[in-house]
Amino acid sequence: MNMRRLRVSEICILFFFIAVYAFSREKEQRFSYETRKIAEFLNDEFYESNDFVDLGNKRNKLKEKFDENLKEQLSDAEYERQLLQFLKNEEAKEAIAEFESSLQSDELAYQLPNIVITGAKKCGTKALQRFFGHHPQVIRGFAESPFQNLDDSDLAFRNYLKSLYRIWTMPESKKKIEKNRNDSKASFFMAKTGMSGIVWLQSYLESHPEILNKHENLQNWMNNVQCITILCDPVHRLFSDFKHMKDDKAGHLGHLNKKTLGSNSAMMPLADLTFDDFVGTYLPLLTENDSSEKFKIPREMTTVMANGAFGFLYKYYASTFSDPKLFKNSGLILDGNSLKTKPWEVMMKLEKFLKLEKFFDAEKFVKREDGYYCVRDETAENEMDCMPSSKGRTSIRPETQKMLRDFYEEKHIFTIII
Ligand SMILES: Nc1ncnc2c1ncn2[C@@H]1O[C@H](COP(=O)(O)OS(=O)(=O)O)[C@@H](OP(=O)(O)O)[C@H]1O
Repeated sequence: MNMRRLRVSEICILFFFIAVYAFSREKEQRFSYETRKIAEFLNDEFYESNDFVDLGNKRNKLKEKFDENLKEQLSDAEYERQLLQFLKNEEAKEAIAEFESSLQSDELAYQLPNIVITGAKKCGTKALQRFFGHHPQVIRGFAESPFQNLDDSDLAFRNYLKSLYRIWTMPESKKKIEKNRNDSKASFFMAKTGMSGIVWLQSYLESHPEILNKHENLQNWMNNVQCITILCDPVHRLFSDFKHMKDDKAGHLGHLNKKTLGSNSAMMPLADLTFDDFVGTYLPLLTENDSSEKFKIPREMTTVMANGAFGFLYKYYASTFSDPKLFKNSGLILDGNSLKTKPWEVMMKLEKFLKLEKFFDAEKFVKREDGYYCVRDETAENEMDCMPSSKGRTSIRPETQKMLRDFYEEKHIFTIII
């Protein structure tokens, strides 16, 4: 009896908390809907205040050093951008302070990647990096290693070296490097850095011959680095990016990036849109002849859509390289769809292209319930190395598909297959 009464009271308490939670969620949702309506955004009333979400203690502290007067002088979107840039610079300075001694003493601190996964975003770059990292000769990054375009180019270069050094010196990496040394085999260093980052890196090195002269391993870097691009259907790519941005914002409110700056962030309108509404609202503005309409779209959103215009980007990057060899003759384009259906073929192609010893075959992959493959690795504690499950797809309306296909075809997505 006692037991039963206890259960009833526990259930009552539980219901109370659920009711409080549901009420607060509803309030939150009503608030965000009212403040983020696209109509307001298009009338330019969107950027009213700057109620940032929690930036995390460290960043909140750094934010105190930022010039608050700029808030009055700049539009909210521009203020957000400048604040973000400021925070990135400050964080880089802090991180580099610890890295200075390694720069003095360890040649590995000047190791740039010989294999760079340059994109395309949302086409399976993480799976490619993770799977290919099982090759015994490959020392791989465990996340993105962005080359951040900071205010000071020396700081940007050191910050990049620092993020790579962290990867190369992880216990797993050190073990592999050591083993390859003992077996007289070369190690290949692989990182995931966007093409724009590689362009900045190249131009930095070109303007600093003294660094190249001092470090032998950097001298031939530009001639030897291999830029690996994996492409996929741009419509599904955009859908994946869209889904990711919405989740990102909801999932990591403490993690500051362009997408999580709060209810007035340039990306915030996405929070209340379905994919079809997103495309229906912004794509016509982007393709509008009247360029004043285009300026109403936040830069970040334009980038999301442009990221799938592969041919357009390819031409742009190729034209920015002073030595196109880095990009044109030293790279490989892979198929993102094959990575999903026959990952071993992609791995074998890459392995052959890079002239590494043979390692991959179909036996190394196991199909998971959701259709994606995992890598079998008997040497690891966890025998199966899998990517996290996909968040699934919802269907895209045929009109939306058509609008996007017309857009991407016009931007020459399919002209770059070499
Ligand atoms: N195992 C496996 N094999 C092949 N492809 C896979 C695998 N796992 C994930 N994916 C696909 O990768 C998509 C995410 O792409 P990226 O890793 O390039 O995203 S990111 O740019 O780094 O955020 C991801 O997109 P979503 O399905 O939208 O999550 C998948 O389409």
